[in-house]
Formats: sequence, C-alpha cells, structure tokens
Amino acid sequence: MASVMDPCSFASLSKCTTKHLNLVFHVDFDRRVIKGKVSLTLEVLEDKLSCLTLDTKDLTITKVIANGQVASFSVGTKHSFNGTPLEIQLPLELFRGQHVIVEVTYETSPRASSLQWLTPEQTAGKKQPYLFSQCQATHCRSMIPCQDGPSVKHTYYAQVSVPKELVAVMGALHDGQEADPQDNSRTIYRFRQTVPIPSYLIALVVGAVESREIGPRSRVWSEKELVDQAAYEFAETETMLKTAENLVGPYVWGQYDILLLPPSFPYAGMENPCLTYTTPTLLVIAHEISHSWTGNLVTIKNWEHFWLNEGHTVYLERMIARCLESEQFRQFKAIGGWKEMQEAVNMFGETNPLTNLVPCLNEVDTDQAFSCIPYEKGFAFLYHLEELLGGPEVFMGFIKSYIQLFAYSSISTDEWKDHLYTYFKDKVEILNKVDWNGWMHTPGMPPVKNRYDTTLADVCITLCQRWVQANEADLASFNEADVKNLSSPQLIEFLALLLHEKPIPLSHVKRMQEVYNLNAIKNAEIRFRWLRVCLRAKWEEAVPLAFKMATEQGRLKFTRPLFRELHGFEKFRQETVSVFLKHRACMHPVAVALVSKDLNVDQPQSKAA
Ligand SMILES: CC/C=C\C/C=C\C[C@@H](O)/C=C/C=C/C=C\[C@@H](O)CCCC(=O)O
Ligand SMILES: [Zn+2]
Repeated sequence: MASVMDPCSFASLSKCTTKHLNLVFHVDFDRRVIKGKVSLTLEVLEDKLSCLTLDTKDLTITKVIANGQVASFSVGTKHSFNGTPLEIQLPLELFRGQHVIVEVTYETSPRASSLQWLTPEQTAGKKQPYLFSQCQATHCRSMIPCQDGPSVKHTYYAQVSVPKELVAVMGALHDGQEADPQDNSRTIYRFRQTVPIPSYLIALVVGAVESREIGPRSRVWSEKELVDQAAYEFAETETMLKTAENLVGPYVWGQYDILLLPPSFPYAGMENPCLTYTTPTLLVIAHEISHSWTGNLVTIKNWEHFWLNEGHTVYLERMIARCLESEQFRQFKAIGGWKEMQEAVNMFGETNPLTNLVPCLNEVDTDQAFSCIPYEKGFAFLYHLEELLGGPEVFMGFIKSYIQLFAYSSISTDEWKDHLYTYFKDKVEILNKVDWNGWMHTPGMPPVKNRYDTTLADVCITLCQRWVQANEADLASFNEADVKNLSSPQLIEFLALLLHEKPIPLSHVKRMQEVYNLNAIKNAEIRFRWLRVCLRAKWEEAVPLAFKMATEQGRLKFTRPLFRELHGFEKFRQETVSVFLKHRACMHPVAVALVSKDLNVDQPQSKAA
C-alpha cells in the first residue's frame, strides 16, 4: 500500500524520517551490481514505533541491523513499477524524538532501473567500462533501500570502492580517496553531502573520467577525450552562477561541477547537487543551475507537485536568459515552450489527466507520466501571474521570498499558493479572479493564452507560412538567404512551427534540403525537428538518418518521438521494431521501458522479486 503522504512510495513517511545516510558501495563491473551497506539514521516521529517500511526495487537484502541488534525483515509484494516494500521489525520499541540507526546489507540487480552500465565500446575512450545513476523520480530505491520520496531530506556520507583504473564521482563534496585496504587493485573514494537532499538527488558516476577547472567553484568532468572541449563550452558557468545568485540569493552547495555524460543518458541534464549532469547534445546549463534553488533547496512534497520544481526552474532559467541576452529572447523562449506544451497535450490527448498541472499519480508510473507539461504549463502559469501582479521585477520579488521561506523543506502546491496570497496581500482581488482550477486541475492547454512578444519569432513565422502556402511553382523562390541570418534558436522555431502545420509535400522538403542543406546540421535540436519534417513528408532518404539519430544518442526527448515517427511510417514499421530490439541492450533501462511501450513490444524481464 503506497504511503498516504506519497502515492509513489511505500515507505512509512509518517512514522519516522531519514536524517542521514551512510553509504558503503562496492562497484562490481563484472557482475554489473553494487554490493551495498546503507546505515539510515532515522528520527522517530510517533510513539511506540516497532516496525517501519523502506522502498526497494530489485534489491537482494541479506541482513538488517537496528541499533546494533539483528532485526527481522520481510520483502513485500513486488509492484509493477514502484518496486517492493521492505518491512523491518525493530528489536526495540521507540518513542517520538528518539533516533535509530538501521543498517541494511544488500546487492543491486544488473537490471537496476537507476543504473546504466556501459561497455567500453559505448564510451568515448573505448577502453574502460562506465556506470552512471539516474534516480529521479523513483529509482533511487533500485540503488539504495531508503525512504524514496522527495518529502524526506537527509545528508549523506559515502565511500565507494571501484577498480583503481576508474574514478568515482558523486553529487556531493569530495572527501579524499585511498587504496582499498581489502584489495589493492581498487580505490575507495569518499564523499559528503552536508546539505539535506531528497533521495532522487543522489548521484553516482564511475568511469575513466577526469576534470578541468572552469571557475572558482566549478570543474567539468568527462572522459579525457571530451574534457578540453567541455571546459571551453562551459567557460561561462561562473557568470551564470553569479547571475542566478543576483536574482535569488546565495548558492549554498559549495561546489558546482558539471559532468558530461555519454550520449546514452536519457535526459538533457540532471540537477544533482554539486554535480550537474549534462549531455553532449545540450550545453546550456541555466536550467540545471536554477534547480540549485528551485527543486534542490525548495523541494516538493511528492511528485504530484513536480510543477513547483520545474515551472519555477524554467521561470528562473528564462530570467537568467533575460539578464544575459534580452527580454525579447525570454519572450522568444516562452513562445517555443508554449508550442512544446501544445505538442505534449496533443501526444497525451487534451482530456488526459496527465496534462493537469497537478496530476493525481495514484498507480501512475512517473516515467510514463513525464513530459514538458510541468515545465511549460508551469512556466506559462507563473508568467500569467507575473503579468497580473505587476511584471517581472515584482514577481521576482515573490520568487525570492518563496525560496527564502521554503528553503531546506518540501512543500505542496497549496503551501505555495498560501504564500502567494500572503506575499501579494494587497492584490487578493486580482488573485481571486485567477482560474485556479482551470490552470491546476484541468487537462489540456491552459485556460488563458499568454500573449508573448513575437519580435524574434516573426521572421520564423513568415518563413514557415511561405513554405506552407507555396505551390510547386513557388519553390524556385526559396534560397539559402532565407535562413542565412537566422540564429540556431530561430531555425529551431521555424522547424517547430512547420511541425505544427499539416505535413508539407515531399517536393517542398526536397527543395528545402536543396537550398538550406539541413541534413548537414549537427545541432541536435535542429536535426531532431528537421528529420521529423522529412518523415512526415514520407521522404524515405531520411529514414536511415532518423534511425541513426534515434540510436546514436539516448535523450528521450529525441529518441522516443523519432522511434514513434519511424514506427508510424508504415513501410518501415517492422524495420523500426527490429532496429530497436537490436539496439536496446545499449539503451538506458528507462528508455527501454518507454520505447518498448511506444512500439508495443515486450520488455526484457527484470530480476524476479
Ligand atoms: C507528473 C510527472 C511527475 C514526475 C515525473 C518526474 C520525473 C520523471 C522521470 O522520468 C525523470 C525525469 C528526469 C528529468 C531530467 C531532466 C529534465 O530537466 C529535462 C528532461 C527533458 C529533456 O531531456 O529536455
Ligand atoms: Zn528541471
């Protein structure tokens, strides 16, 4: 039975809460498992506590000790996606305010959904294996038995034993390393995270990685083949950090490192504290830096309030863009975001409750529920409030106050709304006119269509309409000058606009390639949209290019729609399934699960119980 407080966790969140984790990991690349021992320091929240439940997923539990005494335990019924509850009988009865240290010895599964194990061939260096974790939203439980919900925040100390040819990095401060006293072919790396964090922000990477300094509190990490290029690409990190601090206050995490992951990583980035993950396809990190305040400092009570993390982070990310670029650029990004929201609503269906800003997640797989809706409907809602309440400077005052009030805690949408009313106590009449139910608890597009400044978008709109309205005789009128002065974001917007129209004819697509040579563009955001324009026009020459992009990188934002479009191209439906089945051993476990469902093929069986 899921916790009353959190529909995505079995943990007994009301009985006790985790204050600290001590982690001992032994990373075994031969067996693709982590042999672990976690000591949870739990604060008792109610009298006469004699048992408690932790979240696990595909873990093999061998021993549980509570305050130094052996504790009996039982593994509950395996849920189809939320893992398996671990019920622990305490050898002593505890009372509110007391603490208990529960030590669990266990081993992960080779198919742990939080871990991707890469062969040397899947890395840039081709010589050493690679491991990375991705815990958001509910996958930490496949790496650590824990209270795997964002309402619980704890510090942690970790020691990680790895083969001495490899380096371990975590989303925490480094605390030294030494030869493993039990095996001189291995090294132990130590880490401490002294700011309380939710379990989804625990991050571990093990590989042949090295780093370069890119600022007074920042290093960039990657395989050596990529690290100098990455240091160049992320040279502006300190400028962005300072811009964010000027907007919302001090950065409390100490170090801000960036780790460039192999291209199989299924997301644009991940805001692990002290160690932002990013991918070779995404070099803009304003979003992940902003999470240092919204999401990592002010966290959500459970995943139904995910929009608080992402909506505020996108709002902050675009405020950084306003500072470093212009207000017109912020408006331009907002226009692009609105279209991405429209696309997500179209994909889910406009009556699908997963398009609610605050969805109900009872018996819902968060990976299946994930989309840009919390990001873009969240941003659009905050922008709507900004317009009603006095503009960007006024609303940033609220954002800063929201962060100061709720820092180090986990909150719900109601708590956010209460503070909004308190902060704008002299504008309650305006707030009372907001369509709260329409924005928060109604599926589909927002009840109000924000009006954004189209200065930077107009040229994209005009060019798109020229192609949409062109007949065969007009095709000669197009030439490379049409796009010569377009920035990459404007080229992305032009292609995104085309994707919101009926598919243009094959003759048009061929002419577009002839005059714009879009096949030659490597920028993933451009390439992704261009290939979808080609597939919708049924251009068969684009099919191998789409298979290449869908398999050479693993970002779900690109991989899923490309596989879906290829699967929708009747003539290539079978080939699409066979390409996926051939490639899935190299894919991240979450990506395998999601694309399997999209293509309606069976998933490989995960470990029993
Ligand atoms: C309503 C949905 C509730 C919870 C979903 C939360 C997480 C879902 C899980 O699949 C993990 C998502 C990780 C996202 C990581 C980074 C994002 O900021 C960017 C992802 C999209 C992209 O690649 O651009
Ligand atoms: Zn985010």
